[in-house]
Amino acid sequence: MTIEDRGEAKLLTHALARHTLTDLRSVETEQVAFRKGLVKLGRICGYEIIDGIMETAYETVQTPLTETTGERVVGMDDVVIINVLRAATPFVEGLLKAFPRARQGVISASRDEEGGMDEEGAFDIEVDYVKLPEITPEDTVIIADPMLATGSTMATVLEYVREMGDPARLLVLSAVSAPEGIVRLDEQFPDVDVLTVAIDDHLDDDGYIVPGLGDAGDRAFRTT
Ligand SMILES: O=P(O)(O)OC[C@H]1O[C@H](OP(=O)(O)OP(=O)(O)O)[C@H](O)[C@@H]1O
Ligand SMILES: O=c1cc[nH]c(=O)[nH]1
Ligand SMILES: [Mg+2]
Repeated sequence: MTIEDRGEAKLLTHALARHTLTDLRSVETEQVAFRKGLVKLGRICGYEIIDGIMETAYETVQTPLTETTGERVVGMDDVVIINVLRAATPFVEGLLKAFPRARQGVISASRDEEGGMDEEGAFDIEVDYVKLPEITPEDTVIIADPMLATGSTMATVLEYVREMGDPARLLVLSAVSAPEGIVRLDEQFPDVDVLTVAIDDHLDDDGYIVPGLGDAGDRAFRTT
């Protein structure tokens, strides 16, 4: 298993995840490679969640030659993936390769960057569109967003997701997290598991993660 417990967050430490994140961090990585990198990272993270978080059960299987014992992942049909528009879109595309039958939710939530951070280090969050499935007690819910910076976006998204039901597991999945965002979620949602490939150093005065990878949405969608 390549998930390491870091207290308020769990690190996905697969070597290929770290390798792919390094490509994403590089300023040399242009739009297409950046988008493909997010898809690849989503797929690796999905496999890591299956390997490190989900359970398996033995079952009897008949091969062409004989009966033997096989093993299956439990709960693959009870997975909900939530796409936080817009930067999560390629990340979710990768996750869906690991969870092809996931039910999906979409929420458009973005930071009011012109307003800046308040004295508590939070942004106002604009929510424009919400379409979330009902959540059942069997579900594993994965809220995907490549960046967890101040945690303002994810805290807002979690309020909406909570209204849809109480799942077996509620996971926040990011590629890069800042300590500030991890602490905010731990204080407000102590029962939520934060999974991330990297915990970076700090936020700059504009709320960007340092060293980070820049603005994930802008790099994936070629906007400024
Ligand atoms: O933890 P926070 O401080 O809230 O920052 C993280 C959010 O910022 C980015 O989205 P952004 O608001 O830039 O929207 P975009 O995906 O449309 O670019 C990112 O994808 C997160 O949703
Ligand atoms: O560093 C950051 C912070 C928020 N959103 C991003 O895309 N990057
Ligand atoms: Mg953005």
